[in-house]
Amino acid sequence: MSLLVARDIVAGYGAAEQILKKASIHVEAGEIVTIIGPNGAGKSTLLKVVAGLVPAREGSIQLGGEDVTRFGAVDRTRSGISFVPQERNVFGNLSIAENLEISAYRDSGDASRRIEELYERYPMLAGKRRDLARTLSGGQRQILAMAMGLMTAPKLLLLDEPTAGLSPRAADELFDAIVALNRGGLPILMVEQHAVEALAVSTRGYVLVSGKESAEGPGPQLAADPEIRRLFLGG
Ligand SMILES: Nc1ncnc2c1ncn2[C@@H]1O[C@H](COP(=O)(O)OP(=O)(O)OP(=O)(O)O)[C@@H](O)[C@H]1O
Repeated sequence: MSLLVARDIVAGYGAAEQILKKASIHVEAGEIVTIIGPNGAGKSTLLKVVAGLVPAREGSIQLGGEDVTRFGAVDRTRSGISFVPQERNVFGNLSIAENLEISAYRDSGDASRRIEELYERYPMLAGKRRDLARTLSGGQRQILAMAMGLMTAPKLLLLDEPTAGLSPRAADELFDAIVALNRGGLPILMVEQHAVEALAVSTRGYVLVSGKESAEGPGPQLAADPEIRRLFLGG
């Protein structure tokens, strides 16, 4: 059984033209799946539909065999989906510790234990736990945002352009952190502009064009495809 199946998703904003036009993707246990594509193709919208932040007007979403299509964002989180937005994903005027604390379920009794686990995984956060999040570098902030996403112990982590705005070196370090997290067993679905680098570390990738997947395949194979390089990667 697939971990996530989003089938024939139609979605958009207001009365404007639909952004997603029967887009379908799936994520299997253990995978890193990356969605690439031109600006405005609907990549972020698709992640938000999976997260329950934008409703699917048509189509269905199954998580571990359960139909979650009609679940709102909170119930999606309870079902095991965690979404890390591209922007404004930490509270700059709160400390690192406070950012982690407010990312737990309200009724979760094991938040402190979870935070300690995250400090072990990311010693940088432990060292800066009393510092305000706005003092972090771009790459450190993304680690904090990811750690906040892990506070709910998700079954699937959604990352919206995690390396946006980072230096090449910081982006590489973040990809390393994403791979390490995945090797620990967590499936990841991400949208990325750094298509070559992201596909290189991905089990599979999708190319989304005008709201519909136009190509799908093993990440490194997609990254090497001459037509895809020409169209999307500037190759
Ligand atoms: N909240 C919103 N309200 C109205 N339109 C929106 C909203 N968010 C996105 N859009 C529009 O939906 C379309 C798809 O946006 P989306 O962010 O999903 O694309 P994307 O493929 O992630 O592109 P990019 O790489 O530029 O982020 C764009 O035309 C965008 O302007």
